[in-house]
Amino acid sequence: MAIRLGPNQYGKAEVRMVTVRRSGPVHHLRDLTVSTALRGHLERTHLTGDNADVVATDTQKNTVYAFAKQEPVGEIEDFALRLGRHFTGEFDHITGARIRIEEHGWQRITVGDEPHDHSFHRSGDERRTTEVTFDGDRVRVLSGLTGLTVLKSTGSEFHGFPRDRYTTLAETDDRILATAVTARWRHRSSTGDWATSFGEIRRILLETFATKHSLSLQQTLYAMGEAVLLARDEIAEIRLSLPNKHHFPVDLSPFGLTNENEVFFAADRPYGLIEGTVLRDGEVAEVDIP
Ligand SMILES: O=c1[nH]c(=O)c2[nH]c(=O)[nH]c2[nH]1
Repeated sequence: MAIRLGPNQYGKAEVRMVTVRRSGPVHHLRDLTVSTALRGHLERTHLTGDNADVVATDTQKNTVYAFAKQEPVGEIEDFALRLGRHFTGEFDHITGARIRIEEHGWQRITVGDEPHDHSFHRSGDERRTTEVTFDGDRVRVLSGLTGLTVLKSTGSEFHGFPRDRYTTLAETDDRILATAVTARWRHRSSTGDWATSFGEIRRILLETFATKHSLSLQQTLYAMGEAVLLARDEIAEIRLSLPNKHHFPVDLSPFGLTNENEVFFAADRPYGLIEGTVLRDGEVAEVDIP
């Protein structure tokens, strides 16, 4: 029976990097988590331990830091493109690369109404993300965000679902709808105005969540994706992963009180997990949420 090596990749995961760029006394902070993964002709190391083709993961990490010094990081998509182009261009046996970057946001601390020059606070859990893959001649750029927590305290219903002997959930025509949005979208081109595109898509996702009257989180997911594709020509497909952060009305009757949709138990688990891709006709769904 013949045995062979299947698909493989390797790299440095979650390189944490903070950069400080100085314009006089005003400092500009960037905070990234970068993961590299390379593919190619890597049979030798796997089969015999000959490492002549292996760009050490330590070298990959060092390259991330050195590139940040040599040129401003810029948009995370551009930084990922530079790294991927370098690894696939510099080493003959490396034929593919996947660069993932998450950007952690920091905001200036306000001191007496003025933004401070060099002191910052973290802007919550939300991260902007990108994944750039080089595969032979093809370059694919994904952008996205994760940890964007949103809640609407009305404008959400859930009813009409089948009831069997295991169903206890009450139907509701007025509930809290809350989720932490993870979204990744695929650009149709590997060049673009990444910052504008990101800002607009984030705005559309938030506005659609807020304004779409929801009969299910699934309906909201589709509406959010559809709104992005209708407004942004540069996007081929978008995938959303929406945990349903349940808020259950607390039964106050033991205390002789009536809960008029005012007091909720915010459950952290289990949660419903609603996932889906919205795409243009003629496109093939490629985007996954890892
Ligand atoms: O929007 C919802 N979709 C579901 O599929 C579901 N299932 C559930 O228990 N609550 C909800 N809410």
